[in-house]
Amino acid sequence: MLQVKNLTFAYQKTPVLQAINLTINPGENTAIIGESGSGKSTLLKLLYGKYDLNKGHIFWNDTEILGPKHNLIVGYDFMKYVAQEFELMPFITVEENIGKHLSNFFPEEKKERIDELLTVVDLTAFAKTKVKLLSGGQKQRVALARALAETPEILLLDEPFSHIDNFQKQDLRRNVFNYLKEKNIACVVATHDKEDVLGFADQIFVLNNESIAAQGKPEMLYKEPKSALVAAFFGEFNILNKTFIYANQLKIVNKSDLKVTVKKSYFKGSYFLIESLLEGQTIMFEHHAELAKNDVVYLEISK
Ligand SMILES: Nc1ncnc2c1ncn2[C@@H]1O[C@H](COP(=O)(O)OP(=O)(O)OP(=O)(O)O)[C@@H](O)[C@H]1O
Repeated sequence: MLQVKNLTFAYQKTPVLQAINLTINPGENTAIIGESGSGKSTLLKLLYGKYDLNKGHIFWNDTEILGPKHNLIVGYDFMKYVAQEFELMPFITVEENIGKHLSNFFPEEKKERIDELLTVVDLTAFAKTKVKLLSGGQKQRVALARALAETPEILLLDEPFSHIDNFQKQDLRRNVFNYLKEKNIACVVATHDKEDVLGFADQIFVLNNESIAAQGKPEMLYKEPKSALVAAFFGEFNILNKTFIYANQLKIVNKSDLKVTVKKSYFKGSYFLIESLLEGQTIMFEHHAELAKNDVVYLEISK
């Protein structure tokens, strides 16, 4: 179990995180979300022991995670960290990178392990390719596989799928997160992307103003976002009667008190996002068809 107690940290004079407390159980998938600059990457680096805390403690079971003041070499065997910049060895192949820290004592087991991980990240065809010849997304896959090679107990992932194109992202995400669950590997994922969270995270921590502004299961935060920051993470929203209402929770009816005038329709694939005005306030809602500018329609909230 990872336990963070009263963690406080500043870069020189810039405070980034104040009195953070959190607990992550073995095998649990935890998402850290928050605006750019809210300290997500910094928190992951602190969990990894990259910097010394100003105050507080971090424990993985009975081992205290300590920073460079106490450790010559950053990091612990039970924990792996995949940074935004992947720090791979460019002049050796994909399989050599993945197997870099695996023992050569049992070459067959080593090969099987590498093959298994190549399958998880769908890079089997590139096993013998030198890393310097890969695209950004392919390098990100190698970094993920390398972090999994020694089966850590906890994996720290900073925007793990940011370089992967949408075409391949869905599959890779499912493969990696299912693999982590199968092996009971806990993970902490810093992300901007709700797709990394919904359907995968067991819990979410929202960072804002140097602290944890909200925490809970994805369903709970989605259904009852207590702030615009949380609502915005999940999608387009409106504030009606001081309540956050997602664009997909408004539907057109014959008559209601919510009479809006259409301004613009945006094609979104399976629906249109409609921008409209309600007495000067912009209201966003979803509709199956395009609506014409200046159409007047009535809306109802359907949660
Ligand atoms: N090495 C550093 N030295 C000084 N300040 C830093 C350093 N790294 C980050 N910061 C500052 O700390 C704050 C938090 O940065 P951090 O990268 O942790 O945010 P983030 O939430 O991960 O952002 P993003 O989503 O854009 O990656 C920012 O104000 C940033 O400018």
